[in-house]
Amino acid sequence: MQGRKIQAEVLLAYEEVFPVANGDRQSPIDIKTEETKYDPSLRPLNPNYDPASAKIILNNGHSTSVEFDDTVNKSVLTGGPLCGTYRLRQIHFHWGSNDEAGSEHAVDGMKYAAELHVVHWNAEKYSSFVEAARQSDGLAVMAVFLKIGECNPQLKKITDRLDTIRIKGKRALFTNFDPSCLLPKSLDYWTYFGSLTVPPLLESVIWIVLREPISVCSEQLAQFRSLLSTAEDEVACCLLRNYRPPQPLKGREVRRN
Ligand SMILES: NS(=O)(=O)c1ccc(S(=O)(=O)c2ccccc2)s1
Ligand SMILES: [Zn+2]
Repeated sequence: MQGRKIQAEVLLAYEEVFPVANGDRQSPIDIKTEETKYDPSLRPLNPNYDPASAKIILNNGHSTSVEFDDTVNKSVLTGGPLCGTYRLRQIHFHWGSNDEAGSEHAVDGMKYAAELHVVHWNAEKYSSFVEAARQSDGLAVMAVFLKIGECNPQLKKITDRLDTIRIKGKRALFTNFDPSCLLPKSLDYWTYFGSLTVPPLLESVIWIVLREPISVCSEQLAQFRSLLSTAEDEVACCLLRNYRPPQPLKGREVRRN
């Protein structure tokens, strides 16, 4: 019982520091497929990424991310629910301490083993990522579910490099990488208005959740969990899980193409 009490106190602290944690458009959510609404105005997604824009892979202590050059429109996402051009900023992952649950979004109460987020910002309307991150239509994050199964050869390009960035703050060169290789065959999606799932939980994200998962094997998930959430001068602590649980829908609509 003691653990639950501590967890409740941590949650309390979280919401005291970031009151938006109780906001009206928080993420992730549990997508109840029967309640989603078909919207004929939704267009096909059009990701267009230049592998040369990939720059580094890093461990920020909360996840591993691949960061892209977003100084020009080299790698962009258009179409889908978006108005205008959203520029690719970074990709990162969320996972759990076991293979059964590690995704942030859920589908009819079911969680996947992990979840990939492809983060873009509205470079047509705003002059910087930081400015866009504060706007209601500033960010567009494409979420891809990772389903436990076969080892994913494309994901291997990332998991095989994790041993070089085990410690929080470590980074390494990582280029010639097109994140489209991590997308499923079908780009059918659900979309809704939400937030960052990590502090500062800004309510500035147009979420685009792909309905088809990609595969990941247990060994690859174990490589993610071997990352450390601690820096060189700290007692080593593995990054066993980094997902936020589903948040209240508060009347929001989830549309599908
Ligand atoms: N899980 S998520 O897709 O919501 C997400 C987590 C972190 C980012 S960010 O690093 O782009 C970023 C963006 C704005 C402020 C700070 C970090 S986006
Ligand atoms: Zn994320």
